Amino acid sequence: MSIRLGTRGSTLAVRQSRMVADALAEASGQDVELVEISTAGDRSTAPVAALGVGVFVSALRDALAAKEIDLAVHSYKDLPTAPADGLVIAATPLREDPRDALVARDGLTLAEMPAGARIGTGAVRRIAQLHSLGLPIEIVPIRGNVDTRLRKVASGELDGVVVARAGLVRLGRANEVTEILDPGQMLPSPAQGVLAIECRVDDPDLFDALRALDHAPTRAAVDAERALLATLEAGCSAPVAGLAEIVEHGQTDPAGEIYLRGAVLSPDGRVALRLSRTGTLADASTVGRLLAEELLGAGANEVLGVQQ
Ligand SMILES: NCc1[nH]cc(CCC(=O)O)c1CC(=O)O
Repeated sequence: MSIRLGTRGSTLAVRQSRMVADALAEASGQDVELVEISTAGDRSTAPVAALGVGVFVSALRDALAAKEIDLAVHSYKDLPTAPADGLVIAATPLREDPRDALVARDGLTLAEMPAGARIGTGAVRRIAQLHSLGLPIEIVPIRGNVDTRLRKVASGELDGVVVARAGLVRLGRANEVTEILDPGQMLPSPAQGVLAIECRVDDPDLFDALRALDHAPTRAAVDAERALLATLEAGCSAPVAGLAEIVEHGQTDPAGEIYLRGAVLSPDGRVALRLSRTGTLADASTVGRLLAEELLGAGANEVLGVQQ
């Protein structure tokens, strides 16, 4: 019997899932079939902030718990910080480029945008950071699959869109990027560019097979970024950003260094707290928690507008 891999139906999700399916078939010697699961996030056209964290995820997790599928592939940044009962992230493969990118008409960069240029993005984190750059642009809230967003530039409805570069790379469309945004200006979402491969805790054979797809430095980076997010008690719908970079590591070097940057912004981008911290790879989640505590000490809750 073949292994059933659950995926969302978007072009990007199917592309990512097929990559994992091929790698798993290679590692396990078994057949792997894709099973498309439609999620509430795919069916709705409401802003993601209104739908809540995890809308893209719960249908896949329900199917996994019900044993309709054996594993699910998620974009890690779309996962809520709370772990799911009976499920485990068995592997985080090598991270794709974590940075955000601009896809604009006529090869333009953000700095070259004329006054009144319309830049589309859906994430509150990107909206806040775009505002904080103080450019004379109009920020247009959009949503939809990556293909849908890019079409708004091609059609002339927008002058540009800001999206994750990782998605474009996986879709084979990285050549459409007109500017890779520097993390010093546009810090990405925690876990951006990372895939989470999830299976049931009661499926140890599959878990063991999936471990072969895990990339330890990627997992350490995610642990740091997600600990930052969890300690701030912020979901993917808050203007919180985090990026961990691994400095001089070997595949299994526990002495590697981790450099974590974090940012917390007011939704209008007028206030931005940016701090960083280094630590050892083995203490990745501690680095994330400590950076979050520093941000909280500097007033993160007030900046986010959290009620005291
Ligand atoms: N929230 C949507 C989402 N979730 C994952 C990706 C692709 C990049 C990734 O794997 O992190 C995207 C699109 C985007 O942010 O542009």
